[in-house]
Amino acid sequence: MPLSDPRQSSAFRFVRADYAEGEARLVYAFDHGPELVERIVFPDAPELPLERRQAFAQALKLLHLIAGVSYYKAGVPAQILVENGPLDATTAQLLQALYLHGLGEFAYQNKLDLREHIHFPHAGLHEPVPALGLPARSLVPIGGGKDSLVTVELLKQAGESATAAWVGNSPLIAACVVQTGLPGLNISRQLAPELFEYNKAGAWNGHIPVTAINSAILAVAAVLYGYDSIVFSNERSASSATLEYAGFAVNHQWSKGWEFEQSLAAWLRSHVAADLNYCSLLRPLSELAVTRLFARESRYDGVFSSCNRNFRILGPRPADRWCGQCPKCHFVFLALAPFLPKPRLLGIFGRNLLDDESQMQGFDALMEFREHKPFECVGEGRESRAAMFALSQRPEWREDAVVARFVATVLPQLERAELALEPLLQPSAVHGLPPRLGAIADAFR
Ligand SMILES: CC(=O)N[C@H]1[C@@H](OP(=O)(O)OP(=O)(O)OC[C@H]2O[C@@H](n3ccc(=O)[nH]c3=O)[C@H](O)[C@@H]2O)O[C@H](CO)[C@@H](O)[C@@H]1O[C@H](C)C(=O)N[C@@H](C)C(=O)N[C@@H](CCC(=O)O)C(=O)O
Ligand SMILES: Nc1ncnc2c1ncn2[C@@H]1O[C@H](COP(=O)(O)OP(=O)(O)OP(=O)(O)O)[C@@H](O)[C@H]1O
Repeated sequence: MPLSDPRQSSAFRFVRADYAEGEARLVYAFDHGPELVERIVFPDAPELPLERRQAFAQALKLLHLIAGVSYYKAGVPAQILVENGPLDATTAQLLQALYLHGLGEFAYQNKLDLREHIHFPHAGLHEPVPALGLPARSLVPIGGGKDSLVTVELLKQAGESATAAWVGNSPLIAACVVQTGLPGLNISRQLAPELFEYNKAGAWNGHIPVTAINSAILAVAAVLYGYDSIVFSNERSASSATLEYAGFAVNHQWSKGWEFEQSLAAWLRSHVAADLNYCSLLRPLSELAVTRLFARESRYDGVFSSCNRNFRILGPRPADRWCGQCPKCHFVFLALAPFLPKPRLLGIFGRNLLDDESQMQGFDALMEFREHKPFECVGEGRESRAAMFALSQRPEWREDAVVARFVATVLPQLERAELALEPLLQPSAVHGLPPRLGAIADAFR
């Protein structure tokens, strides 16, 4: 029977979440339509110690509420029903912000005003939970790109006990994990197949805050396997909006930003375990400061990729690790170029993107020249302008087509004082790291 259009539904229902033998089942529905079941498998799951069961139930509940964003967005109905228990005010607030801002790009692209739609009902307050004595070790999420590999190397140097964790079945991420030399934890995730049927039938579709989903999956894993820290690699630049629209900041990377990190970290401490840390080791750093650190280590050159086309669940993946056409490829090439010898960079990408005239528009968008910053995980416009300016001063780069055109056309319109690399490489003091890991960030300064 064909599925009915979720855009015609009046309510989105969080039906239930259960867990048995390493598999979490997250169940949703539109009105009285079919149950949409997302499955998440935690390999070799241990028996849960009694004292962690309440914490696990809380983390699972949050995962259910956060992962619902993939399905909710297909219909955006006027009513949200949480059938497995009322939410307290703090939880509702966290979700309200996540659905509104995490779906900001989706709303902008589809010309929807979600402020009229998103309302998580709540009743009462939550009593803060105690510490659980979780083991002092870190789960490090790996995305296949440069950022998490920088984190891995910093943690290794600091002697931190760490496990490289990843969600999904990307062979590219698996290869990076092997290269880290850390123990690995691969969590599988299967979206409800009906979502793809809805998409084919023309449901609302667009970007979702996937880092929030991965974060909630890792919070469940931390309680299950026993880790006191979840250490993401979200940089300072992720908090900057992509564009402003109708008085609303639209940020493609909202759930990588500082605001979300702070609210999820506080929620986990008050609702799951007072000694569970959710943080980002690279928060004090700009994208350029991260690429400078990445350049120090060449062991990942032959395995990593930041090109998101590799990470599709459906649809074609590029034949090469770097498609060479997308904003991520453009940005990572440009941001690494000031810090890597040119032959090493060309070896990683297999080509010179800055000597290809057909790529100019892509680099213009990164520099916010006649375009807005792309909806992708790229650094701030000022970082791209500073990197391009630095290259224009170097004999090995300045003749390349995109750089030469920057000098002729873009540079005359820029304020030179704002093009220095050095100020952008300075770390900030802002981070949410626990004392054990804070020393690593202190050494950035
Ligand atoms: C890999 C990728 O970039 N995918 C985005 C793309 O989706 P596409 O249709 O090309 O391929 P699939 O990823 O296979 O998705 C198929 C459909 O499934 C939906 N979906 C997927 C995962 C999920 O968790 N929930 C879902 O609902 C998806 O919407 C497709 O309809 O375009 C989509 C529409 O704009 C994006 O939603 C896909 O983004 C993925 C969810 C994804 O993993 N993207 C990350 C690479 C990403 O964008 N990371 C951001 C972090 C943003 C944040 O705030 O967390 C970044 O690095 O900046
Ligand atoms: N499939 C995944 N499983 C677990 N964590 C992930 C996954 N994809 C991304 N992440 C994590 O989410 C955060 C944001 O991802 P992001 O793509 O910015 O990082 P990256 O892949 O390490 O680097 P790059 O910016 O070069 O792509 C990082 O901490 C990354 O490790």
